[in-house]
Order: sequence, then C-alpha cells, then structure tokens
Amino acid sequence: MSAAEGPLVVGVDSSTQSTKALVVDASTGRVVASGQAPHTVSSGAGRETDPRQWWDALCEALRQCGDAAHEAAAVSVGGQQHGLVTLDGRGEPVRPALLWNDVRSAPQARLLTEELGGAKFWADRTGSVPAASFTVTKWAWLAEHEPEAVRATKAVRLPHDYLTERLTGQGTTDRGDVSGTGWWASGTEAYDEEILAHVGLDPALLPRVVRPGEVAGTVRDGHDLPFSRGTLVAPGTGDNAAAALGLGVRPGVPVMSLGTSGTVYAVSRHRPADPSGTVAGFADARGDWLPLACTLNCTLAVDRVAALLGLDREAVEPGTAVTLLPYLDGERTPNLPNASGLLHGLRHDTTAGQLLQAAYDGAVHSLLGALDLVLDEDAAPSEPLLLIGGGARGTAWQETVRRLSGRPVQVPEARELVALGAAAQAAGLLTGEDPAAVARRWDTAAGPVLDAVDRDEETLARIAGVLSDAAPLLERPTDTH
Ligand SMILES: Nc1ncnc2c1ncn2[C@@H]1O[C@H](COP(=O)(O)OP(=O)(O)O)[C@@H](O)[C@H]1O
Ligand SMILES: O=C(CO)[C@@H](O)[C@H](O)COP(=O)(O)O
Repeated sequence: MSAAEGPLVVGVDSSTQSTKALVVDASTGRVVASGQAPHTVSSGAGRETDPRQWWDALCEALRQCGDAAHEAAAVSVGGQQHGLVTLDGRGEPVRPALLWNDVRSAPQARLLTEELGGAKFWADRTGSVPAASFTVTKWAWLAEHEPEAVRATKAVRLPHDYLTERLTGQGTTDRGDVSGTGWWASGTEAYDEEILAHVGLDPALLPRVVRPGEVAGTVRDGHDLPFSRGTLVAPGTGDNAAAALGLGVRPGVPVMSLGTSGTVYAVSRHRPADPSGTVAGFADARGDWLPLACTLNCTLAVDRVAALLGLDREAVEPGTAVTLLPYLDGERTPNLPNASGLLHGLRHDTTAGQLLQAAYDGAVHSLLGALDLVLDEDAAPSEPLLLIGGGARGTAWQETVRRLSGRPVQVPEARELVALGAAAQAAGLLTGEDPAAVARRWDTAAGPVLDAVDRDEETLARIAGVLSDAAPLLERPTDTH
C-alpha cells in the first residue's frame, strides 16, 4: 500500500450493532485502515446499551487500525440518533442508554404531543412530531419510571456526544443530532426552554451545540486514549446526517439506508414540518435540512424471518400473494409502536422462499411510502435512489427496492458511508472545505446503477390494503410490549 498523499483523518460510525472506524487519506479519500467491534443491545421489553460498550468498541476498532489512527490529524464521530445517555457528576453512566428503537416511551410520546399543543405545534416548533424514538420521550419515560435515575443525572448526552466528550473532555453536540432530541427548536436553532421546562430537564445539563465547521475540541491528555493528544475533534453528528455528508448528496437526491433501522431521506433547503409525523424534520450537519422517515424493522427483522424459515437471506422466490408486515419490534413508520409481525394470505402452496420475499416486500413498502414525502416537490423522479447500509450489499434487498420503487437504484461501492461522512467532516476541519464537497471529491457515491423497472403496483396496493384492514390488530398491545 502506497504512503498517504495528505494528512490522515479518522471517521467513526457508532451504530446500533457495532462501531466502525476508518482511517482515511484526506487528499484522496483512500481508506488506509479500518476496524470494527460489536456492542450488545438488550432484548425483551426495552432496547438498552451501556455507553461504556461503545467506548470499548471504539477503542477496539481503532486498535485494529494500528498506528495509522495515532497519526490522524483530525477525527469525527457519527452515532446512532436519539439515544438517551444519562451521566453522573463523574461522567459515568447513571444507567444504560435508552436506544432509538426502544418503544416503551410510546405513551409519553402521545401525552407530550397532546399536552403541548398537538402535532402541528411540535412540527412547527421542532420540525418533528415526537415518536417513541425521540430523546424527549425517553427522558419523560425515565422521569416517570426511574425518578432516582433522573435525580442522579448531571449531564444528558446523545450517543455521539458521549464518545466525543470522552475524547475532548467537553460536552458538545451538533445541529444534526440535536435536531432529533425533540427539545431543539428548528426555527431558532436553539434549545427550546418551554419544552425543556415541561419535561423538567435543566438546560444546564445539555451539551453546547457546535456549529458546522467549528472545532469541538482536541483530544485530551490521557494514556488510555486511542488518539494522540491535541488531535482535532470535529462536531460529529447523527449517523444519517453523517451518511448524507459521506455521499455528498445535493438536494433532490433520495437516499435509502438498510441497516438495523431503515431510513429514507434527502437534503433540502427548506425547513421541514410534517404534522402527520411521518417525516422527521432533522437538520443536516452543514446548515441545510434532512427530512427523513425511519422504520424500526429492517435488516434484523428480515434476517430473523429467514432464520425462522431456515433459509439463507438470499433464498427468495417470486410470485407471492402473501403479505408479511415484519413489525417484530413494534413500528415507527407507520406509527404502530405496539404492533407485532403479521402474516396474511398463507396457502398450501406458499413456499418458504415466497414468505421470505414477503418479509422484504413488507420492510421496503414502509420506507417507500415515505419517499415522496422526504423529497422536495421539484425533485426529479428519474434521479437514482442511492442504496446504502449493510442490507444494500444483498441482491434480494436491491431487487426488492428496484421492483417496488420503479426507480433506478445506485449502490455505492464504498461500504461505510457513515464513517466516511465523519471522515469528510474531519477533513473539512483541516482544509476549510464543505464536508459534502470533500466527499464528492473522494467520489464516494460511485457504484453500479441498476436500471429502473416497472413499479410493482399490485404488491404495493396489496400490502397497503392489509395494513389498513389490520389496523385494530396492529394497534393492540401484545403481551411483551
Ligand atoms: N451481504 C449482505 N446482504 C444483506 N444484508 C446484509 C449483508 N451484509 C450485512 N447485512 C445486514 O446489514 C445489517 C447491518 O447493517 P449496518 O448498516 O452495518 O447496521 P447498523 O449501522 O444499523 O448497525 C445486518 O443486520 C445484516 O443483516
Ligand atoms: O432513529 C433513527 C433515525 O431517526 C435511526 O436511523 C438510528 O439513527 C439508528 O441507526 P442505525 O443503527 O440503523 O444506523
């Protein structure tokens, strides 16, 4: 491997299942070294992870990168959105973090929406109607169920804030990730004191919001740190905003990410405010906006169905009239936090491969229903859909998205778009460039384009019909939720 042409930067993706780190040549975008380490998520009623696992995984991923990580001039951390990290006076977690896919706070989400002026108030004020994923609902849940934990909390952080703070010693966040808390007013781009007062959260417990392009801090002194002292630390951001940076997307270009969560989003110049709650009105990490819809059931749910059927995840068969709504974790899009998986249309001649295809169809249907809503009205319908995340490597995912979207689908060859986006943000700190322009210079979105095929309207209509007819069942709590 030839020597790097420019300074080295590190981009980190601390997502739900694992932490990935890339050491990247800031001049060319070449990945010089990489590492990955898993974390565990609790099962049962909630979804929690001890934040210290993220730190250990980050250190392990960087250890795998070898000396290159220590040579980095700048680093940036992207992380799963929304998670509630509560720290005590010594900076230690008071309890495990409540994750984005923990639906226990669905009653608090409903109540908060009603108490503070309804869905339109929230959409106008914060850009989003809070669903159970949003941090504000998790704080309200904690106050109700574990008041002693709330009393012990001296700092409230998001997952990427927690890791950044362990590097710099300073409590910081960024506009992209803070826009998913539910306590940030997107019109004024400031913490919303009325909402914070309503949920009894002292603004002094929150981190400083670092501006795009600003330095969050430098790596502090400490023998246990995976970087050299003084390394520049960028603001970081949520994982979806980081991937948008990593692709260098311009307004009107749709992105679909298939990972633990499924997401569809696009960059927009207009501040979103969808009172239906389907679209979350996030900020991006640059100064624009990132309207986004997110599902709780994506690759893990489909892989689970494949495992139950004893099939490889690619062993799909066409021709199914079966509908499978794969809402194993409850669902956020559509907003059915109490739902469980639902199967309809099973016959003697239905094959296991057709059942598996139905699971893919169900997962992709939820995302495509929101695609037009995240795009501005003047977005070109012929623009390829950029497909990223672990699932984008799978042929069955690619073909399902292609058939149900009717759009050309582009699959970037670069694998870790979140970590690359974080690396582009770190590189931008060194060169003064817009991180999205850095990513375009690195040509990160390059990859094969699958031509559009006729949209499978019949399947989309069948799934929509089952979803609507089964509404009372899907809204009813089951014993484990
Ligand atoms: N070749 C593949 N085909 C289909 N799915 C894949 C493939 N490789 C990984 N995955 C899926 O990708 C998921 C992980 O995606 P990733 O985007 O890394 O998740 P996250 O960032 O949410 O932790 C796994 O759940 C796995 O099912
Ligand atoms: O909640 C959202 C977006 O609103 C999720 O997209 C999380 O940010 C988790 O992402 P992954 O771990 O699936 O990448």
